Amino acid sequence: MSKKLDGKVALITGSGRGIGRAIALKLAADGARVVVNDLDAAPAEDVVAEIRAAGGEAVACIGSVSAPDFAERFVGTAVEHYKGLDIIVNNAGYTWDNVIQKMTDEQWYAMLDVHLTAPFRILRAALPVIRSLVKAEQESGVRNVRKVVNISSVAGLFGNAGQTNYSTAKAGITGMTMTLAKEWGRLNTTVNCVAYGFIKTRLTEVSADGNATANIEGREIKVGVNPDLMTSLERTIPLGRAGTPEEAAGSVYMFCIPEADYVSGQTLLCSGGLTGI
Ligand SMILES: NC(=O)c1ccc[n+]([C@@H]2O[C@H](COP(=O)([O-])OP(=O)(O)OC[C@H]3O[C@@H](n4cnc5c(N)ncnc54)[C@H](O)[C@@H]3O)[C@@H](O)[C@H]2O)c1
Ligand SMILES: CC(C)C1=CC=C(C(=O)O)[C@@H](O)[C@H]1O
Repeated sequence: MSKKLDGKVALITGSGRGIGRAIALKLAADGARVVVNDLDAAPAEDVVAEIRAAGGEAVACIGSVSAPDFAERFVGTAVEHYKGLDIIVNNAGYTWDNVIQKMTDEQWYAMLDVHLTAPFRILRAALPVIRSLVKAEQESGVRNVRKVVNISSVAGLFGNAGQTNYSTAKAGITGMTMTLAKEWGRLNTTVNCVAYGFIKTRLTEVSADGNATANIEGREIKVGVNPDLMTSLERTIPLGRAGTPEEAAGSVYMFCIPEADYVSGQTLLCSGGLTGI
C-alpha cells in the first residue's frame, strides 16, 4: 500500500531526541527517507538504526546547526544520499534561561544562533537545490509540493519570564515563516510553523531538585522543570497534562501530508489548548 510520504526526502534538525526524534520516526513510518541531525552522535545513530530496523531509510548528519558550515553539509547529505529534498524541519534547540539583568551576550547569541540563524542558513542553502529540482519537475510535468516546518513555542507567541533570548528567537522564526511562505510560493513550497506548549522531553522533564543539566555545545545547561512547577503548569493546560513527543510530531506531520498542500505561512499552536503563559 502506498504511503503519504513515499519517497520524500526529509531533513530534520535535532532529531536524536525528544520531539525531533518523534518527527523522524513518524515521517519515516509514512515512507519518508530521513536525514537525522543531532549534536550528539549516539542518539542520532540510534534513530537511524531504529528507522532502518523498521524497514525505512535514514542517514545521519552529525553536528551543531550553529556551525557556520553546517547548512551546506546538511543539504549536501540529502542530495548525495537521496538526490532530493522535499521536507525541512527546523527543530534543533534548547533553552538557556535568565532574567534580562543577568543574561550574558553569550546566552543571548546562543539562542539566536540555534533557533534563528541556523534555520535561516539551512533554508538559504536549500534554495538553489530546491530551485533546480522544481525546474526539472516543471519540465517533466511532475507536481511536487515541498514543505518547510519551523518550530516555535508558546514563549515566542506570548512571552515567558526568564526567556528573553529564547522567546525573541522563537518569535523571530514565526516572522521568517510568514516571509518565506511569500518568497517560496512560486517554488511550490509551503512554509509553516508549529508552536509547542509543554511537551515532555529532556528540555522540560521533571528533575527531582530542578537542577538537572545537560552538556549542550560544550556548556552545562540547566534542563528540566522542578516537580512542583510542572504540576502547577499542567493545571493551566485545558487538557490537564503536558504533551508527548509523539503528539508533538503529529502537528508537524499534518503540515507535511498532501492534505495540507494549500496551507502556508501559518503557525499552529500545539499546546493542549493552552493559549498563553
Ligand atoms: N519540550 C517542550 O515543551 C518545547 C516547547 C516549545 C518548543 N520546544 C522546541 O522544540 C524543539 C525540540 O525540543 P525538545 O523538547 O525535543 O528538546 P530535546 O532536548 O529533547 O531535544 C532536542 C535535540 O536537539 C539537539 N540539539 C540541541 N542543540 C543543537 C544544535 N545546536 N545542533 C544540533 N542539534 C541540537 C539536542 O542534542 C537534542 O537531541 C526545540 O526547538 C524547542 O525549543 C519544545
Ligand atoms: C515555563 C517553562 C517550563 C518553559 C517554557 C517554555 C519552554 C519551551 O521550550 O518553549 C520550556 O522549555 C520551559 O522552559
